[in-house]
Amino acid sequence: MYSIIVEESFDSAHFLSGYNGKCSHIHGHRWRLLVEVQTKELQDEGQCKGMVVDFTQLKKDLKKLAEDFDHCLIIEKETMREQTLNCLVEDGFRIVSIPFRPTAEKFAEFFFHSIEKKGYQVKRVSVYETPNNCAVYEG
Ligand SMILES: Nc1nc2c(c(=O)[nH]1)N=C([C@H](O)[C@H](O)COP(=O)(O)OP(=O)(O)OP(=O)(O)O)CN2
Ligand SMILES: [Zn+2]
Repeated sequence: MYSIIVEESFDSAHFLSGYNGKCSHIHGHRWRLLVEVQTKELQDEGQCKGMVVDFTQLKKDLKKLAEDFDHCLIIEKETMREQTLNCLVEDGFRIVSIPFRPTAEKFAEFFFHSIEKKGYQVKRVSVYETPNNCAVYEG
């Protein structure tokens, strides 16, 4: 089995609703994503001969997904009052609402399935929320 790993990152703010501690407050991270894709055999012809997949293509695909979360406030749906949300939007802040709690684990799962949907055989996605904290999702 062969695998390759690419890395991408995005900067955004979030908070953990219902969390008893400092992470219940809006705060920011540079989220670091490591995506590992695998194949049993390397490609045997063409531009990608000798490769699992082209790093360049995989990085492009991952970057597109990560960009959706860059420089915004990530909010788990229904964890902020409608009125507050509307004010933030009216004042021009970029809000991204997601249907899951914005933890490193859930982001790892989200990016795993998002990359998989693009046709890659994903082995593992690791998400660093801080330089020292990492969550891993494997299919
Ligand atoms: N298993 C998880 N635990 C926590 C998550 C998570 O995604 N998965 N997330 C958080 C918070 O988002 C928090 O920002 C990170 O926690 P923490 O390590 O406390 O962050 P700091 O960088 O501020 O650490 P210090 O050592 O206190 O500076 C919490 N838990
Ligand atoms: Zn956090």
